[in-house]
Amino acid sequence: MAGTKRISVGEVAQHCSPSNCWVVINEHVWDLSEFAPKHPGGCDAILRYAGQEASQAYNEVHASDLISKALTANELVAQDTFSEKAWKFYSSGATDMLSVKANRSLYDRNWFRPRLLRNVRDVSTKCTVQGVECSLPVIVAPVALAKLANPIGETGIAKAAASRGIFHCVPITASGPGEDIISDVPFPATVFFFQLYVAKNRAVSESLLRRVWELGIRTLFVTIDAPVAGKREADEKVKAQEMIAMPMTGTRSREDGTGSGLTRTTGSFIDSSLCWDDLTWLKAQWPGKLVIKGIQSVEDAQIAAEAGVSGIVLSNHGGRNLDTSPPGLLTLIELQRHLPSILSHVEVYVDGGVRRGTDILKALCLGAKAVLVGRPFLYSLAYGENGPQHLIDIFQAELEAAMKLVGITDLSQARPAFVNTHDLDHLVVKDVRAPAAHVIPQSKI
Ligand code: HEM
Ligand SMILES: Cc1cc2nc3c(=O)[nH]c(=O)nc-3n(C[C@H](O)[C@H](O)[C@H](O)COP(=O)(O)O)c2cc1C
Repeated sequence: MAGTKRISVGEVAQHCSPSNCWVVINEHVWDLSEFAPKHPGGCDAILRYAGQEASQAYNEVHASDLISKALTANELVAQDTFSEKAWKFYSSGATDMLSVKANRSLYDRNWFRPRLLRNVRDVSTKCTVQGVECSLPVIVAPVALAKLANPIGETGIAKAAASRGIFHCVPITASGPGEDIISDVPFPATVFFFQLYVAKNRAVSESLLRRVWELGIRTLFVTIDAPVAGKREADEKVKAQEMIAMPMTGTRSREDGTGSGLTRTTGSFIDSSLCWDDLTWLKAQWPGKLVIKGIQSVEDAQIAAEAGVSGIVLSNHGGRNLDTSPPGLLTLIELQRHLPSILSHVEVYVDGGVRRGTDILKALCLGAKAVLVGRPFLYSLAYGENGPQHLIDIFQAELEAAMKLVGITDLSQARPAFVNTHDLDHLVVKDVRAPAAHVIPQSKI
């Protein structure tokens, strides 16, 4: 555990409503606001203890470790172990958090259409991402400053991902230099991707890309959905106890008159003038594979595909930038409706709110090649070195079970016909301006 923070009874008592529901179970504080409506034993069984001690009610019907097993990393044990600043930085989203909530809830509105009696005794979750085999279609999303959760930070996640055979996308915003993160990991650098924000000073980005290439990393994710940092109120309101640095961006946190938002104060290096024309420059700097992260419309997906990128990530940045920007899942359904052919031309990944094996399977059935998972990996660090591994194991077990229950034994069998998206179909735009057929646009869209 990354140190335990003590929370007073009085503080717990203030979180006593359905939307803000903390309970104490066996001496740990849990924020069950999101879980209560999904509780198999009914929402009321939990809400009646909101803001209170609930150990007796819980222990009478549940094994003591059920809650940590069921909510490990998917939920909030992190909250009583992380510093308040870390917690607010990780969990916050833009303004009213509507995109954060929608990222989760849209998965819950798709229903499977299982096909049965299909001999599902042996199942494989293996697949390829950018031509390299992995054990699970889950990529660790680039998430900043993992050392705020635990001193093992990004290295802890990297080791777990590599040992379990999944990819880790190391962010430019990591708490240590890329060299430190991957040098301790006894696996080839090809299991890593690197995520770049293009800097105002292009020479700085060029030199960083050379370093990344020398490390042996061959796939670059360029994030395009953050020309400016989102307004994350929870993060802004909490002062950092100490100065926080990002070695690869060269920026540091600071208190200013507006608040102490970590992304805002450390993100000042990002070039907000970046545009599609700059892909030519980017490709000249990076001889490897290029993936664009942050696509939110079929039009931009097509522009990226025509520009010859190797992959796109449908993402609203975990709901952290533009509130009411579309969940990646909705953009995926938009692609299915308006440009399904793109799914066989570039690898399409999806992120935002993926928390269960069933979520992964739904995304794959709808055409995604893999999903990215962000916050759960940060939260899993509350359990130390074993946390990220355990999280991957849970995803593995849940995906295998979901595949068997839906009636497939290999991910290549995942098809749209296994998912009923009817409840979301009306949310997809009806008409899109037909993107140019073959031309790479030369101007900003
Ligand atoms: C505040 C107290 C409680 C907490 C925190 C809690 C938490 C949980 C958790 C974490 C799960 C597992 C969910 C999963 O696997 O996804 C669960 C399942 C369940 N809970 Fe509760 N629970 C509480 C009280 C109760 C009470 C009082 C009842 C019944 C009177 C109840 C009935 C059930 C049932 C039937 C299930 C599904 C079967 C099972 O896994 O045992 N729970 N609960
Ligand atoms: C604390 C935090 C920091 C993040 N930092 C970055 C980053 O530096 N670069 C980036 O491209 N995305 C960043 N993201 C977005 C993630 O890559 C990913 O899109 C998002 O977390 C997926 O949603 P999820 O957290 O619901 O899984 C960050 C997300 C979080 C939660």
